[in-house]
Amino acid sequence: MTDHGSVIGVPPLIMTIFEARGLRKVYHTGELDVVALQKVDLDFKQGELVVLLGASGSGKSTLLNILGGLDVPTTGQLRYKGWDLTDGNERTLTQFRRNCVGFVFQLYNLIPSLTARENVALITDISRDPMKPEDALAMVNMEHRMDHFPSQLSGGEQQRVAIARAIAKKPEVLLCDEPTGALDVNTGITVLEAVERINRELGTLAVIITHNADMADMADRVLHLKDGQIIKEHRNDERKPVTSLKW
Ligand SMILES: Nc1ncnc2c1ncn2[C@@H]1O[C@H](COP(=O)(O)OP(=O)(O)OP(=O)(O)O)[C@@H](O)[C@H]1O
Repeated sequence: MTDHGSVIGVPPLIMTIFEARGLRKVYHTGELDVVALQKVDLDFKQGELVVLLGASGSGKSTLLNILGGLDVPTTGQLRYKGWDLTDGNERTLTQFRRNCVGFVFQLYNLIPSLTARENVALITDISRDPMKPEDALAMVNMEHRMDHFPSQLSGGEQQRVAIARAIAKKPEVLLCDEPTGALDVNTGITVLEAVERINRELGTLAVIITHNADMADMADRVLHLKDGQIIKEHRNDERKPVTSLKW
């Protein structure tokens, strides 16, 4: 046996979190049909850190929203740990969103009249088996600012509170849509370090959308999207520390 409990010679079984086959999303807007995603097949495993790259309009947010149960594909199948999220069962989708996924967006969407701790507690109060808000804030190095309001925090600090809010329910999946898009380089680094730490220490599958190709080195895997399709995928032999990324 190895330290990780696996039998020598037998690779440890890593759980598939998402399995997508033939995802296609068409938006019908008036006369025009916009094909936002097509022929998307993917498998994301437990604990992976995946970066999605692609030009504006290539379908990144559409894919992330479908993975997070905020939207459904027009056709194709998406499974989460074996559950079919595309069978039209709204209850399954609601349970999935509530218990299994944390979202981080470019804009932090904190409630201005609540402190950092209270913003996180909004989620922990309604979760099944949450972390304490204080512990979630400590994971993003914000434990010393817990009683401050959003207006007293910098953009990067607010984003770290938003990440604490997203992970406090201990989701299996953390989906980040351009989490550093509104931040300068150094502040962006502290935010990415927080995501990387959560992925590494909690084993959370993290999927990060970015326009910044330099971020690819921090990932296990990088998917390139173009015109709604995954046109290229590569796996890094090793992940580079966020602080060593060239921007
Ligand atoms: N609600 C919608 N109605 C109609 N078309 C949409 C809608 N949402 C997205 N689209 C279209 O789908 C395509 C993919 O959009 P999406 O937002 O997924 O791209 P993206 O790669 O995330 O872009 P960006 O980097 O600019 O955020 C685009 O052509 C977009 O105009």
